Amino acid sequence: MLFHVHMTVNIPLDLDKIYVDELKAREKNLSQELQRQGKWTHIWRIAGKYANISIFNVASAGELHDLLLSLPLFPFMEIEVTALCQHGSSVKNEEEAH
Ligand SMILES: O=C(O)C[C@H]1C=CC(=O)O1
Repeated sequence: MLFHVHMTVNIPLDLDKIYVDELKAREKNLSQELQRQGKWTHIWRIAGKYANISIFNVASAGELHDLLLSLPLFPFMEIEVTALCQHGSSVKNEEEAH
């Protein structure tokens, strides 16, 4: 299943910088591991914001939920999820669309 995920990060300014840097490093490692596994298929920075638009390709909404909750920055994120399905006018087949 494909999901469009909009993540906005809001880290309180008074958090310890070393702790925040460690969270960001752990977040990057996990994000890149999930990208290598083919579960986090796209990630784009939203220009001018500490936010991203991502596409996830996972087995279920439950898997996506667990994965998002496991992100080190999850406590500081606002997340909007939109489930996607094949558009009837798409010239790509379902496999190519991923
Ligand atoms: O930077 C972000 O948009 C938040 C988060 C998502 C991946 C990552 O490395 O950090």
